[in-house]
Formats: sequence, C-alpha cells, structure tokens
Amino acid sequence: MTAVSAAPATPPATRAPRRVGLIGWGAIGRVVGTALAAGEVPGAELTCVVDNRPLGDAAPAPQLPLESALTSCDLIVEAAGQGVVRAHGEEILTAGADLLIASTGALTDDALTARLRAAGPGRVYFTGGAVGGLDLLQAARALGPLTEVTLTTTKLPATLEQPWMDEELLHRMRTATGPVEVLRGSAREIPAKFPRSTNVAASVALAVGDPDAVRVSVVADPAARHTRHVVEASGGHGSYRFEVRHLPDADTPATSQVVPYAVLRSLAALAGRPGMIL
Ligand SMILES: NC(=O)C1=CN([C@@H]2O[C@H](COP(=O)(O)OP(=O)(O)OC[C@H]3O[C@@H](n4cnc5c(N)ncnc54)[C@H](O)[C@@H]3O)[C@@H](O)[C@H]2O)C=CC1
Ligand SMILES: O=C([O-])CC(=O)C(=O)O
Repeated sequence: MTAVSAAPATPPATRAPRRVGLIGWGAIGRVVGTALAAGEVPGAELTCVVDNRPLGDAAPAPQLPLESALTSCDLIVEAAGQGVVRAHGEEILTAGADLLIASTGALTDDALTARLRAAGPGRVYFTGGAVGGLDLLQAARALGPLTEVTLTTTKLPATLEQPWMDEELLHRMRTATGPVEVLRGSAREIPAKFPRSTNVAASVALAVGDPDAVRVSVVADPAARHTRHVVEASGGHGSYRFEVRHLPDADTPATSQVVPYAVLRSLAALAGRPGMIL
C-alpha cells in the first residue's frame, strides 16, 4: 500500500474584523454596542458611535461625527431613525461602508430605495428586526406572487400616539378599555405615519417585494403587555402565518426587547459567522 502524503494543512482563512460604526445609542444601539464591545460577535468590533446627543462616556467606543466614522469603519449600523437613512444612507454607501438598516420604514420611498440599491461600493442590508418569517416569504415569492399579505401590529396605546392625530382619536386611544384599530393602510403609507413603531410593515414589504400589496392594521390595546405582530400571506403555492409576541423595551416601549438581538444576528452573518441560518 502506498502512503498518500498529506497535503500541507491550509490555514483557515483569516479575515480582518469588520470595523463597525453604530448610529444611535438608544434602546437598540446600547444593547448592540455593548455586545460588540464585549466581543460577543466574533469578526466584528465596535469602532465608534454616532449620535446627535452628547454621550459623555456612556458608550464603550469614541463618539464621532458621521464623516469621521466613515473614514474608520467598513460597516455602519443604523439604529437611529428613518431620517438618518434618508439623510445619510447614500453618503455611507458611496463612502464605501456597508450599511445595515433597522429603520426599514424609510424604504417605502421608492426613489430612495432605488438610490440606495444603486449606490456603492458599500452594500445595503436590512435587519429582520421585530418580525419573523421574512426569509421564508422572500423564498416563497420566487414560486409566484403572494396575493394576500396582511400585517396586524398591536401595541400599547402610548407607543402609537402621533402628532398628526386629532383629539378624538387620541381620546379614543387614551380611554380604550380593549383593542382599538388606530389606522389601516398599505405598508407604503403606515411606516411614515408611525415612524418609530411600524418599521415592521416596511420589512414585510421588502420581503414580499411590494409595499402597496401589504395591508396593515395598527391596533392600540391598553392590555398589550406584549407587542404583537401577525403576518399572513397566501399565494397559489401555499399560505403562511407568523405571529410574534415580544416584551417591549422597559424605557422605550415602542421598541421590542428582541430587536437589538436581531441586529446582532444580522451582524454575525455579515461578519461571516459559520453555521448561521440564512
Ligand atoms: N425594524 C424593526 O423591527 C425596528 C426598527 N426600529 C427603528 O430603530 C430606530 C431606533 O430605535 P430605538 O433604539 O428604540 O430608538 P431610541 O429613540 O431609543 O434611540 C435612537 C437613538 O438615535 C439617536 N438619533 C436620533 N436621530 C439621530 C440623528 N439624526 N443622528 C444621530 N443620532 C440620532 C438618538 O439620540 C437616540 O440615541 C427607531 O426609530 C425605528 O426606526 C425600532 C424598532 C423595531
Ligand atoms: O419593535 C417592534 O416591535 C416594532 C417597531 O417598533 C417597529 O417596527 O418600528
């Protein structure tokens, strides 16, 4: 028998860690930034934090203006609001950094979406955030159109109050003793009406490929200890239903506690963690 000489061992591919800049040191950003700084996402390190409030020494990395962050980071995480995506998304991608977006509601603007998808060399990504099943909906869409897509979001009334609401609606929400439908519309309309509370509608729209095809109902419920999102979709090839109930963040109850962990999961995938469910 002839011995087969072993080929020289190939060292595992080593990649430089992703240098992450985090925009927004709020309910999402604090959890994401703290975990990154503690080394909990192998292959990614927190390089800086951008926020329009002075953070003092609250963050575990230097607070920088966005322009400086873009010279030291190759991945920017937006956890600040839809306005940041609108104002800076293209600038970030053009500077060569990848961009992971939490405020998907900004993407109901087709012109902005087209500009972000065309911009580069940085690449744009979206986190699934508070809603599940988006991967499967995106896969199912390849089989044929999804004809009936609905999202029902139920939250505590105070998290849904908006400056455009009239006294009658605010009174109805504040005095509700059970669930009250606050607004119904398409996933193009709703995220602009509740910019901090219904990005999930835009995320579902991104998955099914059409914000006008997703019908959304926003419900205020004074008994909603958990924020609830129910996504239902059907097509010629099957039907789908995903329901999630999340504890809200204690200080920012518009945001569910799970959202920063969804962002961390997205970051792990972008950092190349093996074994991820994609
Ligand atoms: N995709 C999803 O499922 C979800 C998305 N979101 C999005 O994430 C955003 C952030 O959520 P939270 O952390 O709960 O909000 P938050 O209000 O707790 O924190 C936002 C942080 O961003 C900072 N900020 C605001 N505007 C800024 C600007 N122009 N430049 C720099 N910093 C700025 C604020 O000072 C604050 O520190 C929400 O506004 C919402 O659009 C929130 C929850 C779920
Ligand atoms: O955190 C949630 O449950 C959803 C949310 O705020 C959003 O979609 O903007």
